Amino acid sequence: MRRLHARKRVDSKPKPTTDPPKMDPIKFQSRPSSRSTALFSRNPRQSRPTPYVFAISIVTSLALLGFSYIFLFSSAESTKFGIIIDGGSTGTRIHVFRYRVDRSKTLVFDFKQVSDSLKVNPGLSAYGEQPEAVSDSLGELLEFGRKKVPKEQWGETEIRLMATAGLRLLDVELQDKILEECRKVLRVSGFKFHDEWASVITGSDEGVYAWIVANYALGTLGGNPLDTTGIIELGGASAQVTFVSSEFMPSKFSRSIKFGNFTYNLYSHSFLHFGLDVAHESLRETLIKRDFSPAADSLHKEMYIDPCTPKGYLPRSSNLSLGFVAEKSKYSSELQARGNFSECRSAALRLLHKGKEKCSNYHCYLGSVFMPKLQGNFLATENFFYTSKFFRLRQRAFLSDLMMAGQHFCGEDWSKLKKKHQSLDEEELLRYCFSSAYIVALLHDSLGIALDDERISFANQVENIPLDWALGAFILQSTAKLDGQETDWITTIFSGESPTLFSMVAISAILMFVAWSISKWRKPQLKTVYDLEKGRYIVSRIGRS
Ligand SMILES: Nc1ncnc2c1ncn2[C@@H]1O[C@H](COP(=O)(O)OP(=O)(O)OP(=O)(O)O)[C@@H](O)[C@H]1O
Repeated sequence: MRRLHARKRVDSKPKPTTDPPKMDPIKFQSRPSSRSTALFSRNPRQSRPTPYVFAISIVTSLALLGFSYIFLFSSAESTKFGIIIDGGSTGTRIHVFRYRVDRSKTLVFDFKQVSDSLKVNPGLSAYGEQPEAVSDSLGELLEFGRKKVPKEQWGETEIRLMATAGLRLLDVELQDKILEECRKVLRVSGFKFHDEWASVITGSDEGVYAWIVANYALGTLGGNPLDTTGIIELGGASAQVTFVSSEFMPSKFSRSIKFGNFTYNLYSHSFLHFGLDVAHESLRETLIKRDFSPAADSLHKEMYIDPCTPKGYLPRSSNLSLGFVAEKSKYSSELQARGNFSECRSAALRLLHKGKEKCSNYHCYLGSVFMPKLQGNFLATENFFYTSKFFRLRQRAFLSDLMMAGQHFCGEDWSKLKKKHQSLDEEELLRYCFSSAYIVALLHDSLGIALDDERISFANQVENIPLDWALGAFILQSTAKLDGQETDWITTIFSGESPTLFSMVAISAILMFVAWSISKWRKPQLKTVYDLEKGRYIVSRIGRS
């Protein structure tokens, strides 16, 4: 187009007549040419380099575009890291997640590195009297994290600390003191951290995160809510129940989560004090207080029968690893171990139903807390899983299998059990009579799951994905961040995390402009004169001044 137009301009110059005007032959009419295009047709030899330069510029631009495209996409798919520190009741655990975001904006995790988590004991709640000492335990975890993440990625790797039941049990002032000490350490960790990223999360959040990771692992997240699987976690200090329910729920128990095209209406509640370790400790305390000692008919009036500890166990002062239990365990000489599964189950049931009389307006399965009827399949994790593993049960074992195994264990002599399970430490072995009875009391006697029901699976991972709420929290945060980027195109372009068509076009335009400027700069400055003697135009190069 431009060339045609240009030619027209040149051609429109006054044509020399056959009788040139009588003029001094050495006087030229000079016309500096700023429109180089006008000269291409006049002097092909001089005009040739410019199209070459232009072509080379385009090819170079395209090559650069290609390289930047590959670079941006490869950086988007390169391995990234995220860190969550789980401040649990029994200990503090760091999780280093390695992942990449694929082109469809899906998080793809790499779980081959099983050593990407580390736990230190005791839990944060143990530092109530000396909050500054928290830095030692966090320091060890951070050292681990720094080894797992390449140094050049520390600054972009987000680190969050989420504390659970252990800290929830402390008063708010003490929680704040401990959290502030944690923040001091995290601020100088080298990782990306904001103060609000260290917090005590609610039990309901914990349950929702666990539900997310379970359904992510099962491939049901983003699908029909009715196909999702509920989750029941039995932690050390609390137990969480989370599942999709179509029943009406008071807002306090109802959570709504959106993934893909679906919104999931979840019931989620954390039953504080119902975790295995705290429940076990409460049981011992209650036995001593004679709240419901099955030894009422005991001949030893000064002794209290403990039906949840196998006979032959010698009572001694033991120090549980739970941080919030400051004093020594109440397992004292006042208790007499006399393992009996049925009695232990009854004692556990009384704990689980404590306060049930306050539950008037709705149905309560556990304590005095509302819960809709269980719906769908469930994964039972943490202590449910560890107990089933200890008794070598199948993943889809019936509760009746656990009942039989528990009856046998509780009734066994302690010395025989110790001999059989030499690799376990005594404190751990001691919990399995109680845990088997507590689980049957919780799932069957309280939640109404039949002894031969197949809806429950005991698990702590699905395929190679650990069912850890911390991973669920990470998935939720990362997904929300990715969704945010979809609308925030400025962030998208400059973060390089998600190259879009727009960023490609923008880069392309910049490269083309640079190429065009270079070609223009290199273009010769020409002048055209009319040679009166020769009777034609002559084009010649003039130097840059
Ligand atoms: N390998 C294991 N074998 C047996 N029990 C275990 C094992 N690992 C953890 N547990 C028990 O599972 C429970 C939950 O463990 P986890 O490490 O998640 O505790 P936590 O996060 O401190 O507890 P909470 O969720 O109540 O704060 C605890 O009671 C702990 O003793």
